[in-house]
Amino acid sequence: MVKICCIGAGYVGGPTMAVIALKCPSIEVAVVDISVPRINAWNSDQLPIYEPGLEEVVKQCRGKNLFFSTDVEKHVREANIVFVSVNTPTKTQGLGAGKAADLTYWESAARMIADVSKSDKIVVEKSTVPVKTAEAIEKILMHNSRGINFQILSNPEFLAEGTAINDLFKPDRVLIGGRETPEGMKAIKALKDVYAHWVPEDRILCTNLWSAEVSKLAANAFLAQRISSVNAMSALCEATGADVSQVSHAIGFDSRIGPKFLNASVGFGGSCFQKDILNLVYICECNGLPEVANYWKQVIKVNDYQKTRFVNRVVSSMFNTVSGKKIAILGFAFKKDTGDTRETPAIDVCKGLMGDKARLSIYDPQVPQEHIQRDLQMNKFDWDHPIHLQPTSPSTINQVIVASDAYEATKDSHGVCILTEWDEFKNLDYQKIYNNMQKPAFVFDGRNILDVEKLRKIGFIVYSIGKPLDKWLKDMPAVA
Ligand SMILES: NC(=O)C1=CN([C@@H]2O[C@H](COP(=O)(O)OP(=O)(O)OC[C@H]3O[C@@H](n4cnc5c(N)ncnc54)[C@H](O)[C@@H]3O)[C@@H](O)[C@H]2O)C=CC1
Ligand SMILES: O=C(O)[C@H]1O[C@H](OP(=O)(O)OP(=O)(O)OC[C@H]2O[C@@H](n3ccc(=O)[nH]c3=O)[C@H](O)[C@@H]2O)[C@H](O)[C@@H](O)[C@@H]1O
Repeated sequence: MVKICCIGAGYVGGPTMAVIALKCPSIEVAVVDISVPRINAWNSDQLPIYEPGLEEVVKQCRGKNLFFSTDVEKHVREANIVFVSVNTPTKTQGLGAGKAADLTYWESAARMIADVSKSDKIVVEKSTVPVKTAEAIEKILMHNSRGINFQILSNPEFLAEGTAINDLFKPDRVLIGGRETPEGMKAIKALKDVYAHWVPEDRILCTNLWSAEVSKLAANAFLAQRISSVNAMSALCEATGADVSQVSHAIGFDSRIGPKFLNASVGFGGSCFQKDILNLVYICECNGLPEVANYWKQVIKVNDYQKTRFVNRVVSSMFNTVSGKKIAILGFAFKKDTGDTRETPAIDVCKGLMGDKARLSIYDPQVPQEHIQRDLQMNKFDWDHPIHLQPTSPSTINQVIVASDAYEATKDSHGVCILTEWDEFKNLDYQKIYNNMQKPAFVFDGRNILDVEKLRKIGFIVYSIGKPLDKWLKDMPAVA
């Protein structure tokens, strides 16, 4: 019987292994983690992450061929295939701080695998890692292997949060990179056989190790670049009277460009786009490719610009000050259908408004109060100037309250910012919201989900990203 163990029960390890267990009843899958609360949650009715469809999948196989455990060593020892899906955040200290991936967790997982293994294993890189990580991992494993044969594969994950289960059920492709040796090919085949339980063979792509590692960073860089491109266009649209949605629609009709991933927004967030591009930038710099590094760095700079531009627009529209004004923030997660707030643009927007002394009333259907408070109190790590941390003074947190619904959040407010595109925000009773707000009442739609004309008829002054400005906003000072 094939036994799989996955180290890291996070946003990737949990859903990915649950789907493997569901689709491969003959394989025993153990997901292990050093975090006791996380494993307890996986074994409870309150899963540690919110992901549509995940609960149903977990309930079908948990206790049958899917197990969550903190006994990391036992399950690693027993497995034939060990996935490593630990976090690989941006380094905040030392060499490469602010850009390079921090491989501390990966290295400790690799050392542990080497220490406890008693039989041959395939070790699969599931985490997103810098190119050539497999070589470093091989060195760690071989150094301590006591004659055990380890084959390293790169099998990066392409799921997106909020649609993870669907992405795993029907992946555009599964990518497996391995050594081009007979043993390497055998390992590739073994992993391919797992995915072949439900993924059509022509969607399982096999490459060499380095191509697989680079492809993951390249895919995220290309995706993020599309958003920065459309967001850059949104600024031009506002300046000229063009409508960015019409522009996206028009260019997306070109089959070479395609219609997906062209929604202008307050900026992209999530744990990976920024981290992976910074990682790519660092790798390019280390390989003597400053022009390539600078090209990709610009994707993040435009993203930062877009968040700043949004804050400036809010402040300048409201008579150039939000001091003491109540601003309702609808949505804090980095996108809809997830409770994840890692690198959410809402953090930067809220901190920007708090910097101008606004009072914030925040509502998100999936983000608990303590996470919002934690995120807003945390120092922001400035990737561009890694030695200068931007502290949030403890007093600023008194400017924030967390509301239990959108109506409570918006009551008596001067302005409303939509920062996450949750479906429920599309269908709120905006007349009721308007009636309960201070006047003039402003809406700043950072996700372009609202019917602007309808809101203007109610009486709101509305700003939508990349859309023609109404007269009020045109008359206000220009924003940089
Ligand atoms: N979140 C996402 O949507 C995607 C993430 N990725 C990549 O997958 C990797 C994991 O990401 P997430 O699942 O979001 O991270 P996460 O932070 O949710 O989960 C990582 C887990 O690994 C555990 N861990 C760390 N070191 C460990 C060790 N030595 N032994 C056992 N457990 C250990 C942590 O306790 C944590 O629960 C990252 O490299 C990320 O870039 C790739 C595709 C999508
Ligand atoms: O490596 C990863 O972690 C993952 O990163 C992204 O997935 P994710 O960050 O979960 O979510 P996305 O749907 O890509 O959205 C990222 C951010 O971009 C924003 N976005 C997305 C699309 C768009 O058109 N406009 C836009 O502003 C979203 O609101 C969100 O803040 C990729 O889409 C996944 O393929 C990849 O596996």
